[in-house]
Amino acid sequence: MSDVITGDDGVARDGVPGDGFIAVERVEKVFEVRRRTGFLRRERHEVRAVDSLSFTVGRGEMVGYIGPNGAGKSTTIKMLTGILTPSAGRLRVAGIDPARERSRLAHRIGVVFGQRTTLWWDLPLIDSYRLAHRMYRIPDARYRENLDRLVELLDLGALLDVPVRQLSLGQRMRGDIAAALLHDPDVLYLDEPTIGLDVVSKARVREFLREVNAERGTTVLLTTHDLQDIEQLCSRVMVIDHGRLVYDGALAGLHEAGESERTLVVDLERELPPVQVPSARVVRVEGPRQWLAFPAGQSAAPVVAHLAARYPLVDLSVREPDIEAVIARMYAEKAVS
Ligand SMILES: Nc1ncnc2c1ncn2[C@@H]1O[C@H](COP(=O)(O)OP(=O)(O)OP(=O)(O)O)[C@@H](O)[C@H]1O
Repeated sequence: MSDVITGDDGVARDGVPGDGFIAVERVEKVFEVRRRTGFLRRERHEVRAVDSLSFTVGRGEMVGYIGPNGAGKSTTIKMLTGILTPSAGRLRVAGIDPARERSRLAHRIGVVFGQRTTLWWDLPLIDSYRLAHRMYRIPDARYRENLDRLVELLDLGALLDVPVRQLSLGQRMRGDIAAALLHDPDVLYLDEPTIGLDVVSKARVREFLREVNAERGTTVLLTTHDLQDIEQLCSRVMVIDHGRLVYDGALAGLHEAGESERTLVVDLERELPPVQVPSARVVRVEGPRQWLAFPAGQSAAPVVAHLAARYPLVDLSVREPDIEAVIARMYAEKAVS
């Protein structure tokens, strides 16, 4: 039996996938590695990178795929592109078995790896696009139209004749994203698309991804360590740890799964002993200001009403839980269970 936690929508996504556009059914990937154990001795052992993984992603969904280092995210993406063959289980992307029909699948997917470029390093940016035009056999009119649109949306006009190696990281990333979308893929895999970018470039890339998803209905699977990417782009998030799915659902539900707390910051008229409120506890006091923690799933209204009726309030505000802390707690719980 699976122990996947599902989100608020109550949809259990750990069972056998239905007609999901991306369907992963009890997939495993085991690597055999040799470890040096002495001068001439080597021992073989197995690394189970992905372990009985099942999920589906519907057409047009934009889903975050997160987990700690070594959790199995890249291995999953590599299997979904056909670079790696699963050791067991079944995979389908747009009805295609990635490992068996890798080149047919290539016409349906786009891939962006934040850590490395798919562009030709020494050539002007436009040359990589011309190569993609031929490689994917994109009809001329479609190519022109897509190129014009991507150049405009990603502000690449002044960069087309610049060799890729001379581009800044943010410019290169925008160039990579355009390259991944020139052939109108149905599915876009993004692996750390905002890594190393400054705040302005991050905002620009996120805005563009939102538009592509909304306008073209592109299905997006986004792997990132930047949780703001997820918060700003994905309504659904899947969390993987030790090759297994440990959470699948709405981002908001993660807080409950991680048993997180919201904080009510209360300003009183004067310094007082810690206030007494049912189902909330004072976690900090600084002069007339007090911090109260209460469960994230609970409404703040009864806490506020209780305070207002009994204490001299000047001001208050609610702070949402820090999602990074929530996820860290989830990982820690899984590690000990
Ligand atoms: N080619 C390989 N040979 C042997 N072991 C591998 C190979 N590729 C990945 N692994 C192992 O499989 C596990 C999962 O790795 P994977 O790269 O999928 O994790 P990840 O979640 O993408 O991590 P990160 O966030 O660090 O990129 C790790 O223990 C890793 O060492």
